[in-house]
Amino acid sequence: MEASIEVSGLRKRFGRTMALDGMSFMVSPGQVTGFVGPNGAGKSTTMRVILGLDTPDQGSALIGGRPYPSLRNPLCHVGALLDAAALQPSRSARNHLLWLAHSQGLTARRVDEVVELVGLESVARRKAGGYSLGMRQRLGIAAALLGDPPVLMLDEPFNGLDPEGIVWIRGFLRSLAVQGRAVLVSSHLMSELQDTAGHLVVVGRGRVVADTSVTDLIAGASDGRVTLRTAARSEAMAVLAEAGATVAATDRDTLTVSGLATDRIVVLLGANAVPFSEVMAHRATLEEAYMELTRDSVEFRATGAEASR
Ligand SMILES: Nc1ncnc2c1ncn2[C@@H]1O[C@H](COP(=O)(O)OP(=O)(O)OP(=O)(O)O)[C@@H](O)[C@H]1O
Repeated sequence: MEASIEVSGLRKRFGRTMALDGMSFMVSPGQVTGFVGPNGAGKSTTMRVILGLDTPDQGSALIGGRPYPSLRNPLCHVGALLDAAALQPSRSARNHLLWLAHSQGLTARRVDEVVELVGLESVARRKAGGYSLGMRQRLGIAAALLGDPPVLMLDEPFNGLDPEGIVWIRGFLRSLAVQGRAVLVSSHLMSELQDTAGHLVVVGRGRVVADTSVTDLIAGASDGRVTLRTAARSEAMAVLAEAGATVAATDRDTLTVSGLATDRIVVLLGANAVPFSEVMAHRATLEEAYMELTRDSVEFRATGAEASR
């Protein structure tokens, strides 16, 4: 089966709230796709529609080219973690997984495999009600992996995790994608997806604001700015401005330079005997790139409102 999710023109209204307003995107295999947007942007509703838990007013959602309700043994096509708290507290992790596995014709051996994959061996026979949030997230991921599905979908898997848990999930998600799966991960914090997502679908108000590779997004936001550390701030400013750069002082010994490449800056400072300790091309963080994106969409909305008056 093809490892993909295809969402086309989803619309969904809850009373007066337009939760989805033309949501469309593709999730491809071999990378983690981050599904990012502020609270209420429509991420969970989209995931629920993909899994057949909500019916859209319009549009379609396909897993490997087929709608969820038409899948036989769905756990073998798509694994999902929607709510890590949704488990029977009196049941052990192993029993919870055995019950799920039996419902889909999967073996107890597979249960032990996924327990090991997520690192829950030592607590698998303890009641899940006593699990920490991190252990519940691991159990939810184990359940999602039971059928060894080509498509995975996780709603806010970083929520409430400690730094160690976040690092673990990041690495684990990357390894699942490298195996050729399509992995969709929602988050409302861009920083959580740093070093994990290769592609991003950014949403706001029920529709897609940006659909881009992380590399392109960061390159676009990095803007060719260079950070220069020097004890001779005024001399450096004079030399670089003379060469056509725009220079701003950001700290007592730090300048931000635009309009000149790093190697050119090094040559100019050397030729004019201006001492410096560091020259570094600025690489925007995912968070900065996201802020840049959001700012653009806010400006766009403001212009639209003006224009419609
Ligand atoms: N069952 C429901 N009944 C009424 N309104 C709903 C329902 N489900 C979602 N909504 C509304 O639809 C909008 C989208 O919600 P959704 O949970 O999909 O957003 P989200 O991007 O997942 O947000 P968050 O980051 O907070 O989880 C919100 O305004 C929400 O209040």
